[in-house]
Amino acid sequence: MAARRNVNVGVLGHIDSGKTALARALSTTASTAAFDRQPQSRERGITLDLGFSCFAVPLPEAGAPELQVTLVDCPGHASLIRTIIGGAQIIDLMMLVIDVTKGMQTQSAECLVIGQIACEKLVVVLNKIDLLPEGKRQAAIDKMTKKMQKTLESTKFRGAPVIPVAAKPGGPEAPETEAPQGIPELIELLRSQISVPTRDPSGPFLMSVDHCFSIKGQGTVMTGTVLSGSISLGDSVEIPALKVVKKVKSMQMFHTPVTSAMQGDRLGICVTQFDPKLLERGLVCAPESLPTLHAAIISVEKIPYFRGPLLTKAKFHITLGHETVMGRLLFFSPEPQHFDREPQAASFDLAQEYLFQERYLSRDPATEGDQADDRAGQAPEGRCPRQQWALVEFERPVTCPRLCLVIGSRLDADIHANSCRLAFHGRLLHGLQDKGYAESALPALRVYKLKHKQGLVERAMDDYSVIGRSLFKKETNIQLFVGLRVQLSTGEQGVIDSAFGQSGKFKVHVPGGLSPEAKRILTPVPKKRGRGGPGEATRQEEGAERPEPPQHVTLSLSFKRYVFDTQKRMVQAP
Ligand SMILES: Nc1nc2c(ncn2[C@@H]2O[C@H](COP(=O)(O)OP(=O)(O)OP(=O)(O)O)[C@@H](O)[C@H]2O)c(=O)[nH]1
Ligand SMILES: [Mg+2]
Repeated sequence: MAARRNVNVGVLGHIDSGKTALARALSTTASTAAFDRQPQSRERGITLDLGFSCFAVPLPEAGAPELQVTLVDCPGHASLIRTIIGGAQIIDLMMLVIDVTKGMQTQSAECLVIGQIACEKLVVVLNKIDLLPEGKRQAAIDKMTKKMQKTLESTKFRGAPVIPVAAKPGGPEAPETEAPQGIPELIELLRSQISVPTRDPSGPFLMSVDHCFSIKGQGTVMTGTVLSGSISLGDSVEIPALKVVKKVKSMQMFHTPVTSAMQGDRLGICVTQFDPKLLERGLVCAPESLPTLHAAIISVEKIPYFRGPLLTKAKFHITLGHETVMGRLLFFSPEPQHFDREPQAASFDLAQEYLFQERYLSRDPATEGDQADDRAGQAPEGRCPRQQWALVEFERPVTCPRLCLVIGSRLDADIHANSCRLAFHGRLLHGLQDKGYAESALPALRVYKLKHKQGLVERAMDDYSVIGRSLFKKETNIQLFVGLRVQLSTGEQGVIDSAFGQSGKFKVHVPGGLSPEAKRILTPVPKKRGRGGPGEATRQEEGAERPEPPQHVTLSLSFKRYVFDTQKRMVQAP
């Protein structure tokens, strides 16, 4: 096996903060200066693709294998989100590059959000310190360091190190001989912060490919990072996006031929008779291990910095694995009695019933501006469930691993507007592979809307039945409601028995019989207009003192309607 272990360090930050300059400075410094102990392992950072470069450092422990650090230099603009989520599972540490003269900017905040979702460790790099006036440099660095520490306070990276550098002092015009500042210190810091995560060779092979090219006389090489499982020479791999299966002819790690590789390794796989132009980025996997989905059930957690609500029927950019597609959402929550139930991170229970939501229920409605008031009436007063989900329907089918990270965003939002484009994150819990999922699979998803209807009792037919009205529209098929319970305002329970006439009226059977109170209200009293002397008038005034008896008996009906029920049945609510 290779004598090196690989870790991936994401280089993220706002546009122009100096990410690429930093990646370059790190690779060069590491391969020429302090750690230049094994000449054969000192190749300059092999640039695998625009955003990938790497360098090797010895691990602190004596006799340990060398550590290969692969820098994933992310673009600062919209496509950042796709790139970084693609590599999210393999980024072991994130470097957040901040232009020290500017501080936190819109995309620095977005990067911080992605970092919290996708990785465990963070180092904040304050770049361009050469731009600070010399006399005030240290004071300005200290001030910005404090500011950054304060920003991190409310994140999972609380207490993460902040380090000042100048990746390219003097900027683009400066001569190449101008040495970067603070880079050896940064390498030392990275070395102390990086711990090689335990890698697991089990499970189906999955690799994220970031580069694909042909080598004359050899075949087509796909380079990338192994996300899960392991692979050996001669194994078959599938390129699911193209539905192509190929045999692995040869493999290389760090320019050295290998016969096997596993999770976390950076790897080049050579196959034959495959046009490299067909694949730029994407996934390669064990044959038939990745499903292609038309829709999915995902867990949802709103990103607090996202302004505005998450509404059912809204469309978002959905990034899963390596793909970004448009998806339409439908939110749902547990039933109100289960709002406090322990969240399930890695499974979805189709046996449960769920409550439809017009919008994701936010803990902090303040972030939703004016629209906070018209919250869907489905949540019990002010309570928020501990977990929520969404059904996502994709505009085109996507291929992605089970349980993969899902990020919802508004990538078309103005990048220059000072707002976070990332809206929510979650995990893919249940994929729907059938194109006809609306008929085949969705009816099994029991998401319901709770409906309440109010009507009136028009009159009593006898002691055990009444005629109701104003509950249904004239054109409603009352047959669908037959058998549902209604509650009378006088306390009795009734059951809808049949339609009555053509005008939306209906007959209700009251099994326990009408109460005397109901009978009194429903029995028509012949109206007697005051026709007399002063004595009569006095009695009427006395009557006015007594509380008015209710004039109506109302009827209320509560039922569930399952959103995905093709027959639109109504089911009694408890
Ligand atoms: N003065 C000074 N300029 C720097 C430093 N680092 C980078 N720059 C300049 O800042 C500009 C942006 O640097 P890049 O490395 O391309 O920035 P980036 O973050 O990769 O930019 P995007 O990939 O477009 O988001 C370039 O003109 C660099 O020369 C620095 O330490 N000091
Ligand atoms: Mg760049």
